[in-house]
Amino acid sequence: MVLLVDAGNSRLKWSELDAAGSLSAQQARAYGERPALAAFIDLLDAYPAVGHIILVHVLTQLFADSVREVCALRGVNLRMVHSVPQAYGIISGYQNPTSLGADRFVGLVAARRLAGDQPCIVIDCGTAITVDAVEGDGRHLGGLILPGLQLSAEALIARAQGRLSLSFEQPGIFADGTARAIGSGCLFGLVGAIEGICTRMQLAMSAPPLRILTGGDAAHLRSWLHDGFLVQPDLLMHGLRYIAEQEACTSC
Ligand SMILES: Nc1ncnc2c1ncn2[C@@H]1O[C@H](COP(=O)(O)OP(=O)(O)OP(=O)(O)O)[C@@H](O)[C@H]1O
Ligand SMILES: CC(C)(CO)[C@@H](O)C(=O)NCCC(=O)O
Ligand SMILES: [K+]
Repeated sequence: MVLLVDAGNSRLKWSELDAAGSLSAQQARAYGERPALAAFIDLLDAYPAVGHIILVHVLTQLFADSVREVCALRGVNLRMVHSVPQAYGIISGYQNPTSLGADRFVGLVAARRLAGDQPCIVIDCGTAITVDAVEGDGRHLGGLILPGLQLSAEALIARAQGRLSLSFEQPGIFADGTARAIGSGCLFGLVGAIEGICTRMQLAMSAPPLRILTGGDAAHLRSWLHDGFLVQPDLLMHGLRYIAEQEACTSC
């Protein structure tokens, strides 16, 4: 069995890929106060029979080195996915392609598979929100990075030295208290930002793009966005599956 794993800044996500190429439902675990490596080791403990792991991460070199070490000790074959100038149908739009987040690269790979020849905008609503445009021929035009929903609100509260509070309950444009004013302000701010960025990107694209939302806050943000956004919570798992298939390791 192959495990597909995405280690972000806040959460570990994973799916099982069986020999027939089917994906199990994506699961997620927040790191909380623990290091990301502890969550990864818990995952290995939960799947003692796993032979192969395809991993995309946005964490440190130390995390990557430690993951390599634990996988080697347990006899798990590890494939770490990196951003490259061109692969799996994507041509990076970055001047320095290896500096593009590997999660963004995998999201673009998956979006290309989903959209056929249609251009796409991938909006990954995680700790950060990333918005990336890709043409139907696989040319990544580039993209933007914003602080995510939770992080924007937490950063404000932290800077206010604990005087402020936060609530995402019952968002409203005329909030009647501090906690809802901050939660709703960050929410509607990001909804407007996503719509505005997409509108600007679309003007510079060859055809109307498929707009795909993913990440931990995708469903929440979708409920306030205009129509025309497709939520695909496990988009990266589909990208990792395609990469696994291309490297023919589903049966190993
Ligand atoms: N149960 C949960 N625990 C923690 N965060 C959650 C949960 N459910 C939704 N979220 C939201 O999901 C966000 C994290 O999403 P996601 O897992 O996609 O990010 P990530 O991959 O860790 O981050 P990034 O890719 O930006 O490094 C959090 O900021 C939070 O707002
Ligand atoms: C922006 C994040 C944190 C989103 O997960 C990640 O893709 C990352 O660390 N990227 C590296 C910087 C870049 O993509 O330009
Ligand atoms: K992510």
